[in-house]
Amino acid sequence: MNRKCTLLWKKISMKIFGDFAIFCGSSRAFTVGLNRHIKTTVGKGRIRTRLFTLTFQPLKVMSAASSTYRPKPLVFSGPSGSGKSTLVKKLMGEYKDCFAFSVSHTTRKPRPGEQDGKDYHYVSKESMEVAINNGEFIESACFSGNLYGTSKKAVEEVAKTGRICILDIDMQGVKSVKKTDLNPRYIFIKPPSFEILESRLRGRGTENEDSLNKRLTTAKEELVYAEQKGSYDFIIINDDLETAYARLKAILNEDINQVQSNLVNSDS
Ligand SMILES: Nc1ncnc2c1ncn2[C@@H]1O[C@H](COP(=O)(O)OP(=O)(O)OP(=O)(O)O)[C@@H](O)[C@H]1O
Repeated sequence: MNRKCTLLWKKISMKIFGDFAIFCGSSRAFTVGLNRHIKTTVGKGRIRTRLFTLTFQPLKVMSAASSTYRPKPLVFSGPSGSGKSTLVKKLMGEYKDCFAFSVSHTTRKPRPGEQDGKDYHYVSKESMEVAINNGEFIESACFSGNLYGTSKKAVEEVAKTGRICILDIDMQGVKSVKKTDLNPRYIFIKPPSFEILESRLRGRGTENEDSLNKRLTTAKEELVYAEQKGSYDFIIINDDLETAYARLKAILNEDINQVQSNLVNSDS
């Protein structure tokens, strides 16, 4: 959900993107992490109190130049169980201001507690099919009769905030993205061996025998694709987690510095 409002107390305009808000006043825009509660209660006049009394993150200030800066999105792919979520979680935990997920679209109904525009954009099958045919989606797929997909607009919304948009997608998604003008960095997370992949998937305890076998079969195809020249920009072998994470950070070092250099502490 994107909302715009004007804060009367300082005549600052604000736009909210999911959990993120941009405040625009004279030459600077303030970026603030919003928690869900505040997001739902934000409104004219109330934000000021909320800002200082509730759980807002420390303010960062984005320079005017950063509003035009568009960092490259980051595509993570790799077999189920290779450790994509584990690595991405670590990355987003350490660099909270630098990365964000885009909000996907789905034709499935919202589950209790899910919010439109935050968990997904919930849309009808008809409208999503039209949008896909119009080329508005970077990638889409059908699971259990429901469409899921990432729109170009959703990725752009993240880029506009100056953060790096993270896409965690499968091999088919990677192939789809390659047909667009998104121009992301492609990172493949590779398990140290097939046996270790299987044991990690079993250890995670999320799969039954049938879904485990499907994932392992797909993993073979994904590993073959990853070996083909030009499929990915980087391949990270996720053997020891800390080593894999260090490699990931080294790959992203320049991007992170660039994003951070556009964030100036509000005290300065
Ligand atoms: N380097 C590692 N060493 C040991 N265990 C790991 C390592 N990396 C991840 N794991 C474990 O392996 C399991 C699978 O990892 P994770 O869920 O991150 O994989 P994934 O690629 O995101 O899978 P999916 O695509 O199914 O979401 C998890 O239980 C995780 O804790």
